[in-house]
Amino acid sequence: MTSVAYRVLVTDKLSEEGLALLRAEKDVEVVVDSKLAKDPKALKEALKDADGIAIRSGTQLTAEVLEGQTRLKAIVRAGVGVDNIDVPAATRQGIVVMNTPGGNTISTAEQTMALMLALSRNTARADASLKAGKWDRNSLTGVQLEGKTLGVVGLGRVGLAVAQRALGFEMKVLGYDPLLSAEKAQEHGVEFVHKLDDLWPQCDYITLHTPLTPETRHVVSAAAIASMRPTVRIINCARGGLIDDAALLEALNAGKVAGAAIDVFDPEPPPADDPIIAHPKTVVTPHLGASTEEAQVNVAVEAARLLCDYLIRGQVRFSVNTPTLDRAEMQDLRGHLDLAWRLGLLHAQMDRGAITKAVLTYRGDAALKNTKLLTACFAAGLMEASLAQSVNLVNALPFARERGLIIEEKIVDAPGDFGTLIQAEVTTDRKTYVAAGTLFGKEFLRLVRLGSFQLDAHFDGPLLTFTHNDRPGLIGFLGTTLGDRGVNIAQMNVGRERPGGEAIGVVNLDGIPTQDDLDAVAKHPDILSVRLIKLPAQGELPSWLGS
Ligand SMILES: NC(=O)C1=CN([C@@H]2O[C@H](COP(=O)(O)OP(=O)(O)OC[C@H]3O[C@@H](n4cnc5c(N)ncnc54)[C@H](O)[C@@H]3O)[C@@H](O)[C@H]2O)C=CC1
Ligand SMILES: O=C(O)CCC(=O)C(=O)O
Repeated sequence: MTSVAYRVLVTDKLSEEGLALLRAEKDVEVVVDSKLAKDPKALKEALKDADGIAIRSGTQLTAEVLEGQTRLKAIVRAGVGVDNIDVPAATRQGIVVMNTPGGNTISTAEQTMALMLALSRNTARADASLKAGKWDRNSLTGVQLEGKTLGVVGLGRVGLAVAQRALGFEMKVLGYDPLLSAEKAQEHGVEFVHKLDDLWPQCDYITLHTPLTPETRHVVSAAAIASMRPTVRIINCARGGLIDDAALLEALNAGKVAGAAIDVFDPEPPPADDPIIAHPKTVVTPHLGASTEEAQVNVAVEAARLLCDYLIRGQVRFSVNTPTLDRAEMQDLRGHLDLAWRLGLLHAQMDRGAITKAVLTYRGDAALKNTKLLTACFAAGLMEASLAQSVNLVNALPFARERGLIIEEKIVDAPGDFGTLIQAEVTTDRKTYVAAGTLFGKEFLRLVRLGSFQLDAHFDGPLLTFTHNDRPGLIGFLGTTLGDRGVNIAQMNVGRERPGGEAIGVVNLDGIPTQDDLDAVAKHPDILSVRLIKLPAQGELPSWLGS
């Protein structure tokens, strides 16, 4: 049986083009099982053997399902909304959550326009009436869009695409979004309204395009509806939960809202006897905003690329819980990420108490990089041996914060003695210790400072560090002692404050010495302390940074 490196689960309907991309990766095994979307227990079990999962809105990745998933590395949502994923729970587990914004924007905007027109021209009722054998033209008279005012709540991708189309219908478009300036809105032909309370009374149509958040839940409330025109028509192609359904129902019955077109429900699927669905003044569709051939190919292809890029190459794009790390940036940052991670690994192995604070100073070229990513790498290295679960770029900084570990960054633009330098000063309840490293070329790492000593030591493999009094013959003793015990020295570097004073030696070894070997070295009266620091071989990065 052949074994593949990564197993990817697909539990919602994904277009063949996306599946084909996944299957084309020789290191990826694809398991398509839509039954899992309906069975949280089986889903949890299946995820234990999965490295990634691709979903749409049908699969609920709750905290319970995600708990204890040590193999799972990436979740990709083929679509925009991630409200079916417990993102904080994924973050705690170090799982990258990505989505595919943009791929279904136009389809959703077109569905919004289709529903707006269907509401205005009684299309669904007319269709049902004619199919029922009636020729009823009088009771199905509609209204025009031209000249009417549309209020767009949420001027993101879909909201602005709807605004653009509504302008094409010669509507007046008002809009509100806390993250858009009035000037920007104006550039899109949208008259910006500074608060929603001012938007409601002015509109003939209101369309919702925000995510569902604690703030936006029931944004269309009983009070909001009370301030709207009784002729208002409301369209929701964003998320069920944005409208207070009970208030909407009451207003539809009381003639205080002329109609509503609803594509999204809370929960989904909604109960069969949902009165909003049955209501004669509503037009409803089963979450079809993104259901076009074009959108589904777009989001599935993008989802497949995102998953493979992360699992195989360590590149992060469109993540909702970790910074972007694209191919070019990854290549550019690789050496610095490696350096930061190793400084973390080194500090974790120093003789220390409980860590309370770390200050990372980035100087020269390092100061120009994405230092947040470098700091996250350092934190992952610092904590990875102590935590029961894996730490990576996603969860390292949240974990550090959770544990009260303060991590600060200092950016020093002025170049020092090195073209690039990362210095990590770690404070524990016992002492503060400094280590610093640099890069020669793109990948050759050097440890250039340990404590108060300047060095030029290779920063890979097993390192034996020993503080000592700078006396003649000591290096010879070390070489002979280790040599007699079959431990080969690859490189050796000594840093000292002054001749004859206290010094530090860093020895790169080809193999890992035993405790007996270390004890034999420590016997020399001028050797003050001996420590073994285990670092990965040169160029060996953690799996979460890709191969
Ligand atoms: N029916 C369907 O099949 C689809 C539904 N959607 C949903 O549509 C929504 C919008 O999607 P995109 O435009 O791609 O997202 P987006 O992220 O580009 O835009 C969302 C906008 O909502 C704004 N917003 C957040 N809180 C707000 C508030 N309290 N009031 C007003 N605006 C607020 C944000 O600032 C942002 O500009 C999402 O919920 C998404 O899940 C998206 C695609 C398909
Ligand atoms: O996957 C789908 O069809 C739903 C799309 C959606 O709601 C979204 O992208 O937020």
